[in-house]
Parts: sequence; C-alpha cells; structure tokens
Amino acid sequence: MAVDHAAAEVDHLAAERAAARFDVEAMKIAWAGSRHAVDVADRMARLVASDPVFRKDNRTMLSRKDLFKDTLRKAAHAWKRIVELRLTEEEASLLRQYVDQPGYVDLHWGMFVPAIKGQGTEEQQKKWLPLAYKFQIIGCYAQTELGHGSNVQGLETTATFDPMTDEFVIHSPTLTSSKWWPGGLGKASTHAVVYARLITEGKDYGIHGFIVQLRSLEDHSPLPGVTLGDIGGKFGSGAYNSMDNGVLRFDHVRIPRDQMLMRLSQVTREGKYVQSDVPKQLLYGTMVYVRQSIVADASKALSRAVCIAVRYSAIRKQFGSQDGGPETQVLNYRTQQSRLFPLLASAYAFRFVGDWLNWLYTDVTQKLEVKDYSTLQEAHACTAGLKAVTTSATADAIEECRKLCGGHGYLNSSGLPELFAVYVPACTYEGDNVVLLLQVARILMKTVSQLTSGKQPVGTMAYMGKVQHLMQSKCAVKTEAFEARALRMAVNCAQNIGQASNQEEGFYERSPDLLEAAVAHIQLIIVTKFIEKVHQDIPGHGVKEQLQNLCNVYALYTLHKHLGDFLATGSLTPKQGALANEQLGKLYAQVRPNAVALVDAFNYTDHYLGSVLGRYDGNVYPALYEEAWKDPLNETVVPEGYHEYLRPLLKQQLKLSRL
Ligand SMILES: CCCCCCCCCCCCCCCCCCCC(=O)SCCNC(=O)CCNC(=O)[C@H](O)C(C)(C)COP(=O)(O)OP(=O)(O)OC[C@H]1O[C@@H](n2cnc3c(N)ncnc32)[C@H](O)[C@@H]1OP(=O)(O)O
Ligand SMILES: Cc1cc2nc3c(=O)[nH]c(=O)nc-3n(C[C@H](O)[C@H](O)[C@H](O)COP(=O)(O)OP(=O)(O)OC[C@H]3O[C@@H](n4cnc5c(N)ncnc54)[C@H](O)[C@@H]3O)c2cc1C
Repeated sequence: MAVDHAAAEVDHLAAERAAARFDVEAMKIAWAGSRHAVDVADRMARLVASDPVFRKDNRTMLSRKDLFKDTLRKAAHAWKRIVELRLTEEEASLLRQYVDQPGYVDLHWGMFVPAIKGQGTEEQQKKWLPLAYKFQIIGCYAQTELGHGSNVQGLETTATFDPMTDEFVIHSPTLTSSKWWPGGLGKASTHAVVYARLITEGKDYGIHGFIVQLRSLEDHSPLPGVTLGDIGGKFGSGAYNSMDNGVLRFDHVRIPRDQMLMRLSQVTREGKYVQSDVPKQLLYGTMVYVRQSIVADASKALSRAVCIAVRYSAIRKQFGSQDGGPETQVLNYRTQQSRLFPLLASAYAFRFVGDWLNWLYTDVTQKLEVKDYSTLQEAHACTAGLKAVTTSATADAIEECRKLCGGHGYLNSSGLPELFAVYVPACTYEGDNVVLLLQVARILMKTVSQLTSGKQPVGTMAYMGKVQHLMQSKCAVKTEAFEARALRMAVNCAQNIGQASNQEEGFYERSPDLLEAAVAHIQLIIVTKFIEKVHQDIPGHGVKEQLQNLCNVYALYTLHKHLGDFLATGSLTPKQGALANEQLGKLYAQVRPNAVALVDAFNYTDHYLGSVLGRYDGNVYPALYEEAWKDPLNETVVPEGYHEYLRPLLKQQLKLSRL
C-alpha cells in the first residue's frame, strides 16, 4: 500500500509541537522582549506577507536589472503603506525588516540620517533631516574608497576650503580615491555624506564628513563634476544584488561651507579650523550605531537559518528501519543535535546580548548629550567586538544549517543560499572583523597595562580587576573559567608584547594571539549577558528552564570548542573539560523534545522565512516538487538551445554510430 509521506510529515510537526514542555506563547514574549513587541512584529510580518508587491519567491530568478527595479518598487510601496497607515517608527522599521530585501533605504535611514544626527549641528539637522524624513532627498554614506576601507585615516578624497567663495572643493585626486562600495550610491541616492580630508590654510586636518548633492532633484542626472555608477554584480543570486553599491568620483565639485558637518569641528568664514571640545572619535559614531544594530540583526539571520534547519530535521527521515517500518527523523541523530543545538542556543544568546548592547548604546548616547565621554571606549570595544564575533559565528552557522539540510539545503528554494549570500558580507562591512577584533585587543592591552597603576577597570572589563584571584584560582564556576581564560590570554599577550623592542612591533608580532584574546573577552560578555538574562524573572510555564538549558548549551559548547584555550591557560583541568562535554550531551537530550517549539517562538511567517524546507506546516515535499516547476528552465519541455547545440550533436553521434 502506498504511504502518503507528505501527510505523515505534516503530522510530525504537530507531534513535535505537542511534545514541547513549555509555553511557546510565553517564549515568544521572552524572545521579542514584551507582549507589545510580539504583537507589533506579528502585525507587520502579516501585513508584508499578505501584500503581493512584497512577493519574493521569484527573486533569485530575476536579472540584476529586474531585481533592482523590484527593489525600487518595494521600497516605494513600503513607504506608501507607512504613510497611508501612519505607522510609528517602530512599526516602519519592522515593516522594512520583513520586506527583507536590501536596498537604498537601509543606508538612507541606517547611516545617512544617523550621520547628520550625530555629526551635524542643530542648524544643520534642522535643514537636512526634514528633507530626509520625507524622502525629498535620498542619502547614502560615502566613506570607503577603492584604495582604503579599513584604514579610514588613509582616505584620499580632499575637501579644500576656498575662502574666496566660502566653499569647499571636493575632489578625487587619484583612481584609488574613488568612493567605492557605498550602498544606495550607484543608482538611487541624490545626496551623500562624503568623508574627505579637510584642507584649509594649506594644512591637512584629516577626515571629516560633508553633505554633498550628487544628482539633480529634477531628472536624477549626475551634477557637473560628479561621475558615478554601480560597481557590479556581487556574490550569490538575488541576495545583495538588490543593492546598488556604487562608485563615485569628484572633479573639483563645489559645496557651500555650511555643508561640512560641524558638530565636532568647524571652519570659520576666514578659513580657520576650530576643534570643538568633544573627542574626535565621535566622527566614527555612525559606525558604532550601525555595529550595534548589526549585532541585533545577527540573531535574526541566525534564528531564520536555525528555524529552517530544525523544522526540516524533524521532517526528514533517513535510515533506522530494518523491516520497512518508520525511518529515523534526522533530528534524532546525536551528530545532528550536536551540530544544530549549539546554533539554536547561539541564536538566543545573540538575541539577548544584542538587547543588552542596545541598552548600552542608548546609555552612552544619553551620557554624550551631557558631555560625559567616560563610556565611549566601552561602547567602541563592545560594539566592535560583538559585531565581529556574532557576524562571523552567524555566517558560519547559516552555512552549517545548509549542510544540516543535506542536498535540499543547496536549492535556492530552501532559502539558505540566499540568506548566506546576503549575510556573509556582514563579516566585512562596517569594519572587517579582524580589524575590529584588533581594536578590542588594543583596549585589552591598555587595560592590562593600567592594572599595575591601580586603575580599576570598569564595565565589561571590570573582571580584569580581580587579577590576583583569577591568575591563581582553580575555576569551579563556569563564568569564572571564562573570566580566567580571557584574563590570562590577555595577560600572556601583554607579557609577550612587553618583551618586544617596541610596543607596536610587539603588537604586530602577537596579533594572531591578540585576536584570540579578544574573542575570549567577547565570548565572556555573551555568556555573562545570557546568564544575567536567565536570572531575571521570566514568566511562562517552563520558559525559564528552557532558557537555562540553552544558556548552558551555549556556554559549554563554547568551552568545548575552545577547550585548548581553557587548558593552555590552566583555567580548566582536562577532567573538567571532559565533564563539560559529558554534560553537553545530556543537555542536547533535554533540548530535543523542545526544539521545534523553540524555533516556533521566533514567530516567523513563511513569507519571511522564504524556505520550502522551513514551512510552518511541514508540508515540505509537495512544496519542493511544486517549486521546481516554477524555474524558468522548465517553461518549455524542450530547452532553448536544443536545435543549435543538442540536436546537431546527437545527430552527429547517430551518424557516427551508423558508420
Ligand atoms: C534571504 C534574503 C535576506 C535579506 C535580508 C535583508 C536584510 C536587509 C537588512 C540589511 C541591513 C544592512 C544594513 C547595513 C548595510 C551595510 C552598511 C555597511 C556600511 C559600511 O560598511 S560603512 C564603512 C565602514 N567602515 C569601517 O567600519 C572602517 C573600519 N575602520 C575603522 O573604524 C577605523 O579606521 C579603525 C580601525 C577604528 C582605526 O581608526 P584610527 O583612526 O586609525 O584609530 P586608532 O586605531 O589609532 O584609534 C584611535 C583611538 O580611537 C579609538 N576609536 C577607534 N574607533 C572608535 C570608535 N568607533 N568609537 C570610539 N573610539 C574609537 C581607539 O580605541 C583609539 O583610542 P585611544 O584611547 O587608544 O586613543
Ligand atoms: C556589501 C558591502 C556593503 C558596503 N557598504 C558600504 C557603505 O555603504 N559605505 C561605505 O563607506 N563602505 C561600505 N562598504 C565597505 C566596507 O566598509 C569595507 O569593505 C570594510 O570596511 C573593509 O574594508 P576593506 O574593503 O578596505 O578591507 P581591507 O582592509 O582591504 O581588508 C583586506 C584584508 O586585510 C586584512 N587587514 C586589513 N587591515 C589589517 C590590519 N591592520 N591588521 C590585520 N589585517 C588587516 C583584513 O582582515 C582582510 O583580511 C561595504 C562593503 C560591502 C562588502
């Protein structure tokens, strides 16, 4: 008798949901942050999913031109809906998230507006922000050049003040000074915040931001002296190709003096350079803001991938039956669990550390407003380090989820190839991850060097103040082992650097070790924030227990993966390492019956997931089968090219065989 496998698979997810030992609705609240957050997200997700303009299932089959036009259409439609429905800022930003297609609006709202807010004077904000808020201008963030991205101080574009006309002359003196990469620049933006070397009275004062109009507001043509376009196709089909990353050159383009962003420093009518009493690092403030939001996005991307892989692993069966009985769900294999459940735990860990980072960012911003700059370094270290660690882990995890879905994970219809292709540049943009970790390492070395002078480290570095205890102790408690590992790695690096002939040379030589010390410090922060979360009052049947399990999984998995560090620094004994691994196996068994419900708690619509493998109803096989027929290659039974290339070949072979 033929078995209806499709119906059986659907039942599987229902059975998984019924077996869960906690209240999924309460977990949705723990994940989203509040009942209100769940409701708003749900409403916005459904609004997008029910609107045919936001359809995205054909995205990987569109040409670059069609994909770009589709992005313009979606952005315009989203804006229309935002205005018509009078959406709040919170609702509008969720709507943009669920539209789920990178485009110029990300840079307009994500970098252009924050740059003006952070670096513009009140007067400049009054002039430019209303235009940007109403989309009367579209802006991008033009910092990176063909020759320099990481080294911001090495940028070459010049902004030379001309006191005769009270203008800056923006110029690209070399090919390598061409702006290269800014999103939204290639085709959409009318304006940019351009970063250039400020030159006045014959002196180079380094990098500053300027608002520059690029295109006519009448017909969108480039203004005189401006050459610009798109930099070309990028990794993966669909994916980030919806974005018009651009190239831009200036040939002595003149802008009024008041288009220099003047909150941090000014140039007077006479051409005098005046530095405000604020730290010059605030020039990098927009990047700090975006890095913080990238950490929050890491948990979104990772949870999507994990949701697909968990649901599909509950549906997919292989082996396990000798006599024609049911085969084993691949989710029951210990290897599948040990690869997948740490990623599930990481999604939750990144979510909570992202919330904390958002709190830290808000706190630092409020302090800056009253000229308290004491937490600037902490904000830089945490945003840079967490951005690096969470994006690298998420990119690796999405690829792992693809493999966890076997062959079907490689199909575009699984959603995973596109998710990976869209996500992986997060390891590079907004600061290459290695460059950012080296920034964290510099701050760690500075902190270690100050320990002897009695200066007490604060914030996330406070544990380093327990240096006497942590350098000697045998660690029984989990967090203490993480603290000892991070501190001892940092102290080892500092000692090795101290032996070099000069500090810079020592730092350069020891940079691979410094990277690992920075990662250890950041992982300590993630573990600590997860533990703090589970110590809070979390309502809902079984919710706290599940989060406690996931927290243990994250900590013990991280410990297991980096056991070499823990052993080499003497923070754990080999026996403790082995016990941790034993414990991890037991935790996986506790996660197993709850896995499907734990990904349901992300509350993603099928539209947002964009995956036939991750469907809520589990009806995977009919959907896969149906999806295949939609490919343009299947529009004709006999393929185009048959008469030109296949038929002559086959006929020739036929003739040869008759000879
Ligand atoms: C299936 C389909 C899915 C579809 C999904 C769709 C989702 C759509 C959503 C997409 C969203 C995407 C949105 C984002 C889009 C991407 C945007 C990307 C934009 C960019 O990339 S913009 C360019 C970014 N560029 C960089 O990040 C450059 C990195 N370099 C630097 O930051 C600096 O050069 C560096 C490395 C910090 C060095 O600077 P330098 O000036 O040379 O300084 P020093 O190292 O000497 O440090 C001096 C001093 O300053 C302190 N410092 C440094 N940085 C900061 C800072 N940011 N804040 C505070 N302090 C800082 C440093 O610690 C030193 O302090 P001291 O006390 O030691 O003096
Ligand atoms: C999709 C995408 C969107 C982007 N959007 C924008 C945008 O909107 N606006 C904008 O201005 N820019 C944008 N960028 C540019 C981006 O910010 C830069 O690419 C990024 O900062 C990395 O700089 P880079 O390309 O110069 O890399 P490089 O610094 O050239 O990196 C190359 C290699 O050198 C290594 N390296 C570099 N310096 C060091 C060091 N000191 N020590 C050890 N190793 C080092 C790196 O780790 C890397 O392995 C975007 C980039 C991408 C990919």
